[in-house]
Amino acid sequence: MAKVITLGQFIIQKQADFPYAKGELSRLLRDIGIASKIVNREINKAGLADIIGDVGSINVQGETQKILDVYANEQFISALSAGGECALVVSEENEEVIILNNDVSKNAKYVVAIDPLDGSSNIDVNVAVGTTFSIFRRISKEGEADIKDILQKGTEQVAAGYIVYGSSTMLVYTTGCGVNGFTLDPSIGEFCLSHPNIKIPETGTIYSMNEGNYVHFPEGVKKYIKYCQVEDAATSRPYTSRYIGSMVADLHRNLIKGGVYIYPSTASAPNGKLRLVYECNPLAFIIEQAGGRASNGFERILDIEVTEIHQRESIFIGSTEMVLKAEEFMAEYSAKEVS
Ligand SMILES: O=P(O)(O)OC[C@H]1O[C@](O)(COP(=O)(O)O)[C@@H](O)[C@@H]1O
Ligand SMILES: [Mg+2]
Ligand SMILES: [Mg+2]
Repeated sequence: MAKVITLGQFIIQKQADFPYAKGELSRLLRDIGIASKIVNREINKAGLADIIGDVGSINVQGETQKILDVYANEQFISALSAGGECALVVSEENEEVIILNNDVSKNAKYVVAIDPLDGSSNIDVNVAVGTTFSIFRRISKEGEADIKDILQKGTEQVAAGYIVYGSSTMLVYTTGCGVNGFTLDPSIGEFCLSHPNIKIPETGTIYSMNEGNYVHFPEGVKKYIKYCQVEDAATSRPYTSRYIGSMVADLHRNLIKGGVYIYPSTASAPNGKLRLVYECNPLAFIIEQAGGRASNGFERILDIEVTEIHQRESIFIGSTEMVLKAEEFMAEYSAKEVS
């Protein structure tokens, strides 16, 4: 029987890689693990009357908030607040930054951005959903944290990851030294190392996007879709189209099997739909650390200037060869589109 290594044990082991580490980041990752177990317990019951449905409020994105959106948001914020290692939180569900200035948190070294429940449209229909998190070291040293602490480029992340609540629940994260995956073993209530040192295949045969928006896609994306659908055995085409509609779940599948996920700008979303700070940046950090690539079709996601906490960005993310091919089409056709 393989030796079980829990998330907590793994984090402590890895802490040894950072001679000056005092355990703050380890405890912060622990707090995120705890909140995700509590959220997982409710998601597993998502079918029972008091858990599914809308709360009737609209969030800053203009989206109807689901009961579990709000519940997950509360659980992560309270775990981060109680744990004392986080001084400020940005959440998809909150218009403003949340400054944690209780006695334990106010001088904390880190700030966190979260999408408490990703793929909300799938929560009531028993399809995989996720949570994302992105962690930065504060810029402001003294006193209360400040919004500038979280408006840092993705390259400055010290850790990032996601939890996917699917047939099993997995937590996948990086601290910049590779990507590791942990599966929740409900019988012991622990995340156990199940996917050490994950590497995304250099290429794949899966493309993921909402083709329902096809007519509004940039010409480059339309051409890339046609490229994916051409019959060519030598390049394993036509590729297979897979779209769950939960970015974390689509990305997790592509991380394991190879593939590309694209959410480009559309007529209704000229800057794309997904949010740079708590969706694109953490997932781009994971994918790059696993050997893949992430851009907005032109520029590396992690290099993009962050000016607003809810700014949106187009995203092309996944196996390097597939993202490069899509970028080729974007470069070729975007020039033609503007001329
Ligand atoms: O319904 P669409 O336009 O395809 O968008 C689906 C995308 O939007 C999201 O649901 C946005 O995330 P939230 O559910 O956290 O708002 C992604 O997970 C998903 O990939
Ligand atoms: Mg989301
Ligand atoms: Mg969400």
